[in-house]
Amino acid sequence: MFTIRTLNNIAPTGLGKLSEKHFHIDNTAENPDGIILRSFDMHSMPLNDNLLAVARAGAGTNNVPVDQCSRRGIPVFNAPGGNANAVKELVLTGLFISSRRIVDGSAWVQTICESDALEKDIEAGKKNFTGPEILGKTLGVIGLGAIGVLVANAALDLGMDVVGYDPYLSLESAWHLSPSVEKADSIEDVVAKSDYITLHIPLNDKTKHTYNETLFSKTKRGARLLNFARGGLVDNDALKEALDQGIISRYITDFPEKELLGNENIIVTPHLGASTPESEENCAIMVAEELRDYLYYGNVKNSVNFPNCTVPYNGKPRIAVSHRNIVNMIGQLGAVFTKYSINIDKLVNNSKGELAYNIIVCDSLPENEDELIRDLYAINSVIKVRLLK
Ligand SMILES: NC(=O)c1ccc[n+]([C@@H]2O[C@H](COP(=O)([O-])OP(=O)(O)OC[C@H]3O[C@@H](n4cnc5c(N)ncnc54)[C@H](O)[C@@H]3O)[C@@H](O)[C@H]2O)c1
Ligand SMILES: O=C(O)[C@H](O)COP(=O)(O)O
Repeated sequence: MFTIRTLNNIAPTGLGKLSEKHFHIDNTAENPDGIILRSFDMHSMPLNDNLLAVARAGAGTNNVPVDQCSRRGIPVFNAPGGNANAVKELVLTGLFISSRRIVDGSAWVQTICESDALEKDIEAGKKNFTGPEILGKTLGVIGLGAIGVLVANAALDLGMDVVGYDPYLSLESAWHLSPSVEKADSIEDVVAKSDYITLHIPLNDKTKHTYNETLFSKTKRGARLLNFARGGLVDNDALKEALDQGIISRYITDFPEKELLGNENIIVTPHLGASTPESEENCAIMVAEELRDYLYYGNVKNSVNFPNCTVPYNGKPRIAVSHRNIVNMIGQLGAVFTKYSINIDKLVNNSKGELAYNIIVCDSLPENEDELIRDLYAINSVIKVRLLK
């Protein structure tokens, strides 16, 4: 029986993938084997010693202490693409409300609704809410992953020119991206030619304040900036200066911060990107299945810190070992299996960055299993060993 702690509301269809026979779901468990969360900030929370895995029912994992998890041999799973359509639809909404003054206009109508001359007042006042069409304008897309690709392709369908930038473009994205998207060589190139700019990159140490004073100084005058990725990607002081100078005409963000409120050229939504029943279910189902497959079989799919590694279950016991990605680890692991006369049925070893992960399927196990596990742990650079039978 595995105990799973939930740190946010997780769609019941997802949790339903974790059968009651094998999983106990508890939102107060002190020593869970697995954690499922959405945006809960885990950074200030201690990780219990027996924790095996963390599953983020969404895309961004900046709320999870991923480095600490890696050091402890804990995979962090997420749901790549699970909420991408929901975000794309909100970004398109953002594109329109950044252009046409729909939000201010409808708020104004409410203020004059008691007027006796409503129709006359509306016709006189509507000139204050004019805004340009997006047809034929240029959209710059920074980050062409699951969301960026959908946004770029949809904007082409709406008659925009699209220029994209992603120095780490994946094969998957390249397959789906329309060839009509112009590929920029630099972020500066994108912001210099775009009337609308949308951010779709993760927040991490390298991307914090990507949009800073220097980048604003290179931005096309009057551009509209959309941020449905993370607040920390934009330096708010530099943004406010850019708004004052007219470099940015409107900023639309899904990440409310006090200093952004009360400015008529900033529209803030309450982190609604993934808040659709469809994406909440998609993400919950994806991560529940990933977690289940890891806890049962050691298989890894869609982890941000562990390599993909899947060996179909064939009824034989298996040992999962994570270790630092350095030379001669397979040799040392093999020597331990030889010592216990274990015939290896299958061994898969994959690596990601500084971490490597193995699933070793065994024909049989020795009687002194605990000693075998101790010997595996005794190999320098081994991080975690799990016996699954
Ligand atoms: N508003 C919301 O509710 C909401 C919902 C989902 C995701 N998000 C945010 O959007 C981000 C992107 O989501 P996704 O599903 O597209 O993720 P993704 O991993 O599929 O795509 C991210 C892309 O950014 C690229 N990238 C990384 N660093 C870059 C840089 N410096 N310059 C240009 N490109 C860079 C990567 O190569 C990748 O292609 C998430 O990390 C998350 O923070 C927000
Ligand atoms: O990174 C994500 O997936 C989004 O920011 C969605 O966050 P949420 O699951 O808390 O809505």
